[in-house]
Amino acid sequence: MSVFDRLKTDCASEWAAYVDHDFVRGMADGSLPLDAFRTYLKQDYLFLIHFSRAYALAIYKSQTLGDMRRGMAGLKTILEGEMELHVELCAKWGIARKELETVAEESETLAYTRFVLESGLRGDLLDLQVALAPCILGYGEIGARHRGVVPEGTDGAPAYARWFAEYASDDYQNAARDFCDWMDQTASAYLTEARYPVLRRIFSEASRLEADFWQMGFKNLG
Ligand SMILES: Cc1ncc(C[n+]2csc(CCO)c2C)c(N)n1
Repeated sequence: MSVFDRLKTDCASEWAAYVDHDFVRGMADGSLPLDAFRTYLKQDYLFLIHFSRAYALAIYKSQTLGDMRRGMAGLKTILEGEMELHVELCAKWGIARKELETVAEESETLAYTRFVLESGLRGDLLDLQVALAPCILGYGEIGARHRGVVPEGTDGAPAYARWFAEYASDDYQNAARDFCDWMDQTASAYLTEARYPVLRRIFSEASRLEADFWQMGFKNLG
């Protein structure tokens, strides 16, 4: 069993609240108000900036050159790939890159990103990977589950379909699998039963903060 499967099984309710959140269901059936998605996407741009810092921290926390290279590849994927999806979708609604970078940070964004960074600063590479796992592997599950199912006809449907397609893509699914293998490899070097409860706590908190991040999208809806 992978470390991810074990953590997911032990945090089943937090995991379900995250991956089956109303926000995700709303994207899947097209009923999510577009303003909720815009709020999410703008905050997610800030999230990705801090997530890049977390990957940079993974390089710093690496004990091997192989780990450093994997960290660098993850950092490159975010800075050069995923952030461009946001810029592309936001450009369609007249939100410029500069505006994305100057958006005021919501407390949910602040809480989640700084929690991930703190988990890595306090701990080792495994703690950091476990804090990153709900993000990377949760979006992989969501993408795979809702591949090509958004019905047409609502304002947000094209953006939601594009969003799911990104995370359902072979590239993304392979990257998620690689991350899972990387975490298993680190666990085989560093995981002991004595430290497992701490890792479970990190995974559980990060999953809860992911659900809060979806919920944030519903704030300030008119
Ligand atoms: C709140 C939130 N959680 C997860 C992701 C997904 N994500 C962020 S970085 C990364 C790995 C490199 O692509 C992935 C998949 C997101 N965008 N926003």
